[in-house]
Amino acid sequence: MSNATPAGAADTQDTWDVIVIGGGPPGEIAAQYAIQGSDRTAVIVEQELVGGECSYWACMPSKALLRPVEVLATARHLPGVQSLVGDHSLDAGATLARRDSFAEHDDTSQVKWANGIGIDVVRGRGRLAGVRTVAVTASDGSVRTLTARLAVVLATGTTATVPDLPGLRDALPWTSRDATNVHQVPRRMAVIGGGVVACEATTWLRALGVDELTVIGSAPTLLGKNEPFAGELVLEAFRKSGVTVHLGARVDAVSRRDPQDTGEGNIHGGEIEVSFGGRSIVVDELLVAAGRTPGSRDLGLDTVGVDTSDSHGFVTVDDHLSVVGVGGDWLYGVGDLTGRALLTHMGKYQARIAGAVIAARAAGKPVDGPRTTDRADHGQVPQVTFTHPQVASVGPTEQAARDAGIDVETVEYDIASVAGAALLEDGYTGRAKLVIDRATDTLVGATFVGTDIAELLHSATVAVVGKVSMEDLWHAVPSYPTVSEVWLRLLESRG
Ligand SMILES: Cc1cc2nc3c(=O)[nH]c(=O)nc-3n(C[C@H](O)[C@H](O)[C@H](O)COP(=O)(O)OP(=O)(O)OC[C@H]3O[C@@H](n4cnc5c(N)ncnc54)[C@H](O)[C@@H]3O)c2cc1C
Ligand SMILES: NC(=O)c1ccc[n+]([C@@H]2O[C@H](COP(=O)([O-])OP(=O)(O)OC[C@H]3O[C@@H](n4cnc5c(N)ncnc54)[C@H](O)[C@@H]3O)[C@@H](O)[C@H]2O)c1
Repeated sequence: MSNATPAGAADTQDTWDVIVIGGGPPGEIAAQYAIQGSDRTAVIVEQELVGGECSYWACMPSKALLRPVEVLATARHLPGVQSLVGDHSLDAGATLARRDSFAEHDDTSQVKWANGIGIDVVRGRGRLAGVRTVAVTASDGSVRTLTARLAVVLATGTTATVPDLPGLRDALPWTSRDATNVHQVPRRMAVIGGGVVACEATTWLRALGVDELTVIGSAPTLLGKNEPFAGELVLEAFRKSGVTVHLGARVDAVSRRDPQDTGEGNIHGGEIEVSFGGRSIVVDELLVAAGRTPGSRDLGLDTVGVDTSDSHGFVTVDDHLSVVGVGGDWLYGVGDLTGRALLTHMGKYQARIAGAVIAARAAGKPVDGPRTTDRADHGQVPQVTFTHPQVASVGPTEQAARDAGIDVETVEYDIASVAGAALLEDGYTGRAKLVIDRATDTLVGATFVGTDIAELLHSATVAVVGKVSMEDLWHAVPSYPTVSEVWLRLLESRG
């Protein structure tokens, strides 16, 4: 940690224009956009590390772990390289070392960045204590009261949910923090969940050498928020790699011999028995990847009349990122805490808008312009799941579009038939799907599944956000021989 202003220091200021509680990427960006190009002041209140979950325990370490998995899998299917790789598995030591280099638990550079653009940092746990007022409890227990002249931004994110199942919490299971910061690779593991965290973690844990790996998901498919074929292709890949998957399964009970808090990423004690659907398995570690709990508890929301009981603890905001139900335009929410889209890039997008709204309101300007109104959270959210194959999507699935009352037409194509994909690796497996609004003849959703398709997604995002007509897409000529030629094949299949 750097020498940011310690909460409780008597000689520090207590009033800023903008106070942000939570220093993840959305909190940082909200502060930046609220003050840039002005003499306004801002402070970030952070209880742990500036940079948040994404930098140290989520996006960065997980993607650093997954990149070697992707490269090795491709090399195994690429004559000329295949023989060099042979049967070798991942070099776990080097992979973990590279992961560490991306997610060192030190926020010196982040604090330096903040201070460099005029943002102060106060260490401690922030809590609303009335209108424009934040009480900060430092690690020594001292409490300091800060006042905001203009705005308070709530950016406290989420933490891993550990369901209240018999024996589960007592077993001290791994959460995503342990999985991304894995130090000891267990021989036998079970993963509870079938969403993005479960699927990505299964991918790297298996590659790092977990010998017996069992996924237990309560939903009927993996990656249930995506098109069904995405979960099916990932399931097929898991099974091929020796992972056992049980879907539509509910864990009944967990019991662990000698649970011990041995620290993040280490095995937390003795063997664990996991009982589900009338059977039981014994593993050395258990990862819980069953969703996220918003950081709204004990945030003092009651002191300003905000009740989150109807929104599962998420803080509801409007399209200017103002907290709904709070008068005076002073309280904002960004990032995971809002429940809009639990993704770093979407949190940062919201933060750019919130910051711009705060700046506009401070200058007495209107806030109904394009940079001060959130559009993308309404059906234009892009996401890449870095499994092997990768799953990339933007906009609603066919089913979600139908549920929203859109008269949709769909078109699908086997990406393996595209020359650019066949050149990437032998035996390429992949699929693409477009969801088209018949009424406007524009693209509303797209999904690509396959090796190395992450970078393809932005083309679809631009088309969806720009409401590009399907006819105009005929004139967006993809280069030969790239995977992007799937766009042409999709258009041709549609006729
Ligand atoms: C394993 C994993 C992998 C992921 N990978 C990706 C990915 O590849 N791409 C992607 O887009 N998203 C990914 N996500 C999601 C992404 O991590 C979140 O969307 C993002 O971190 C949200 O940012 P946030 O600032 O809203 O919340 P957080 O990152 O949770 O940050 C909140 C911050 O607020 C602080 N805080 C909380 N309460 C208080 C308080 N009372 N006072 C002071 N400080 C407080 C916390 O210490 C924390 O620093 C992943 C998530 C997980 C779990
Ligand atoms: N690459 C990325 O963009 C990325 C990576 C990781 C996480 N994230 C984000 O983080 C958020 C959290 O991810 P997540 O996977 O924890 O949540 P999720 O909501 O995506 O998935 C949770 C899964 O757990 C299952 N589940 C819940 N309770 C269960 C139980 N008791 N037993 C068995 N299964 C159970 C659900 O059916 C679901 O499949 C997501 O919104 C995701 O977008 C993004």
